[in-house]
Amino acid sequence: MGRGRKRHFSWKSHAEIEKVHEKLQKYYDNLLQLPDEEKAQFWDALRRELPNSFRFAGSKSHAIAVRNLLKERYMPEIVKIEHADGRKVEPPQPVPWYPNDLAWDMTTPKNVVRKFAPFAAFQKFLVSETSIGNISRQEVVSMIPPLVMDVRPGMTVLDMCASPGSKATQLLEMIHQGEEARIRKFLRAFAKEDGLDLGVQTEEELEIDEDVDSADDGRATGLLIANDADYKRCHMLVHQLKRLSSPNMIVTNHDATMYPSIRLPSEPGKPDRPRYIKFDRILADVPCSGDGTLRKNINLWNDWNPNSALGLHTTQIRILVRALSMLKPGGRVVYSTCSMNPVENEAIVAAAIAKCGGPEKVEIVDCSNELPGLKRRPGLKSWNVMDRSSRIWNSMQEVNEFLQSGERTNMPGKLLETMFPPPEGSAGADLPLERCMRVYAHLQNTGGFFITVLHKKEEVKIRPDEPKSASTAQPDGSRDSPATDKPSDVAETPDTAAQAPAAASESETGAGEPRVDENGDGEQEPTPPHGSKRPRSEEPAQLESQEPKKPRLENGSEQSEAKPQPQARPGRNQHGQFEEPFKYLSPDHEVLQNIKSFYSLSARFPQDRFMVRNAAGDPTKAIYYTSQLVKDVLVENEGRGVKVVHGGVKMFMKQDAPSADVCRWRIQSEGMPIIEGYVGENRVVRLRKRETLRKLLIEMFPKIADGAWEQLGEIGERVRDIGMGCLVLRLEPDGTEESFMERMALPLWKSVHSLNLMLPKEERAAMLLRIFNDTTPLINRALQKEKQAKIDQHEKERRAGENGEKAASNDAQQENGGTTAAEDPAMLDDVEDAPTPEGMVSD
Ligand SMILES: C[S@@+](CC[C@H](N)C(=O)[O-])C[C@H]1O[C@@H](n2cnc3c(N)ncnc32)[C@H](O)[C@@H]1O
Repeated sequence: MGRGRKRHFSWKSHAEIEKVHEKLQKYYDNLLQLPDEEKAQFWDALRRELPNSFRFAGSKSHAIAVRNLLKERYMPEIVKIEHADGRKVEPPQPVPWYPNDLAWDMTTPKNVVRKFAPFAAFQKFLVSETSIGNISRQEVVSMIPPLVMDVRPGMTVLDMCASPGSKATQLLEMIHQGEEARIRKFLRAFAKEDGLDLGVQTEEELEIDEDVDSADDGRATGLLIANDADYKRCHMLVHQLKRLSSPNMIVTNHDATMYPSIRLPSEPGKPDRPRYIKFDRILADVPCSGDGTLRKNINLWNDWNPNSALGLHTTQIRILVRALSMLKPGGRVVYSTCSMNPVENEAIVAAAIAKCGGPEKVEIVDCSNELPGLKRRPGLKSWNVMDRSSRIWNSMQEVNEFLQSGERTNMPGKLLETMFPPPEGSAGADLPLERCMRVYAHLQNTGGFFITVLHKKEEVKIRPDEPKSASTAQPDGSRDSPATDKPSDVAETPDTAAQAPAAASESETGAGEPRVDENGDGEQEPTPPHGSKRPRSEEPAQLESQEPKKPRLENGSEQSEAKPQPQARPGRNQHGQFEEPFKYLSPDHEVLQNIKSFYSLSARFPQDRFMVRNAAGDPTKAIYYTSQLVKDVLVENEGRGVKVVHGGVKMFMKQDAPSADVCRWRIQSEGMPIIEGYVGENRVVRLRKRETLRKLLIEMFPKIADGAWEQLGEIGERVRDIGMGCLVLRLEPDGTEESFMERMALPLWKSVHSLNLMLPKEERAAMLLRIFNDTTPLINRALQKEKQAKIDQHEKERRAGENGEKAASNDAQQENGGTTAAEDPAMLDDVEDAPTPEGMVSD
């Protein structure tokens, strides 16, 4: 932040929109049972703009390092900034209930931070770290569900409605918690034998709990399946999750109401008994009407109507029931929405528990001791339902009496018994719905959210759906049906989903546009006015029609193991997209053997988890790596209709090499953290002081030939002597330089004449800013040379024209020695995927 800049400002209030909605206010004033003095605070908060919030993402130690920058470099400047009237601006604050101060919010609006000069440095930091995934711009309330899931390393986790992926990112971080230290501890035991130098023990290594996820020599064994019904949104999800470079994650594209059972390999000697995954934890962050997001999606003040909630009710029940059926006994499902409407919240919880056999099978977990500091309100035990014409109904019985009265004006539309509180005397009447958590905008200046944690006590039987709409319901309003079905869920049979015809699907009610989050901060966008174009999210009803009809089982529910799907065009999925298959390479494959010997790769790194994405199973361009469990899932479910959109971390990329004895497979930066600890010392360069790193970051191709290596400080001699090709650059700070404390490994390519740190441009720029507080533009000398050559050529032609001479057309090209960096757009836009200039001219 430059000195002498203006540090005070004024800004305009939130967009001018009348934040009044009579029916909305009437409904919630009556329903939420807030004390009178709080009602005003509640509505005032909903009318105010939402604070800016963000979370430091990635591994804990890395996230803490980036967080410290905020605290130590940017906060001292931010606290000096003043409003025009001399008041200090409110600086960002850590969210009190989020562990390790890793989540923050600030009341200064985004556009002010973006535009007002005193925030410029902070804004640059936010943008830079967000672009590489170290900061996740996420609504504070959206961070709650993963925190109450109690995910631990080694667990299998499903996020059923995951896009754009902010919660899935949190879940994935949890699966990998402590992994780096565990691997180092494991490798340290063999360091001497393997000729590895692991340096001093880190604090994290000393804190390791031996019992946690140590089965795979310290590598994480857990699994996250992130799913979304919308194909395009699946790709947003992939983009978000890829930043964590996890080999333990796959992304699938299914309607969560009938999520397929995921097969596992049979036990040895029992090939005829297939096994299916039962998850330890499931997140059902379902599509909802989204009225908890009124502060962000201000159009909802115009568009809100009770139909959205009514229309999504059945889908929400089916998603939650499906979640409970795929859960291990003893496991947890977290159900959440950003709606305040009990029809989408407590009603769903009650209906799903009833459908799974009641509170003996599934209980609501009391979370009052979790997340101390989070202000919340208990779930509702009684509520009423607003129908499509905004009429309020207290019970299904009341609806039925109205229908039986013969009155034909002001019909309520399709209301369902499950939308109302469980009637007195029914099994669900005593459910401790107060254990559900409601977060309102005024409690701690956030959006609104609903969260419930469910614990599956024992295996459940799914009751078949009873299509009881207003027109078919029993006059007595009874909700319980005879339990005619037989046990549906054991791990050796596919899970069954509640697939009986939905009592009121979206298409029937004509309501219930699911909200979607287009802007990627984990929350949802406003619903378009009824009857307007659908949001990009697919409507579940539509999805169902795209799926082949599932065979109906005796018990009334349907088998949901996915079957091979008819495809629109050969080799393409139903969206016309080409999904390449996942083919694992044999450890004996010559390419792997070559890689192994070139990098002196330790035999302690698994050799049988490398995979390619083409039907022939040939390593042509990229080689990916996955965990064992991801491999099992991909292999076992191939051709079974499980639509996997993404899986595996890109580990090796093929590129031209400067000589025949150089391995043509370089380590890709995203695979580097996974494999670096196993690479032999012959391919390692160590760097302890930060100065040389600055040169490597700013200059794309620093020279090493003709004695230029001397400019490379402490690594100069090593890079002069080491063989060409891909190297592991180990940053091992000696602890003497502030802001250079974090261990890291980066891919470095050595060519005949130069080096190249194989990192994407954003990553380089972010490291420069983080470590050196430097915003120097990156220098690509090859590109500069090329540009200069073009200018010279142009000048020559101009002069030749002036002199009436013919210009020599290829001069500039020849001067440059053939193909140059500037000819390859990939090289300019994405350094990571680009070979070095020498690599390209195959010398
Ligand atoms: C509330 S958003 C999820 C937000 C996400 N959990 C996050 O934290 O970033 C709901 C998502 O559900 C998806 N969706 C809607 N209907 C679905 C269905 N039947 N099955 C699976 N996903 C569905 C939408 O595409 C949308 O991405």
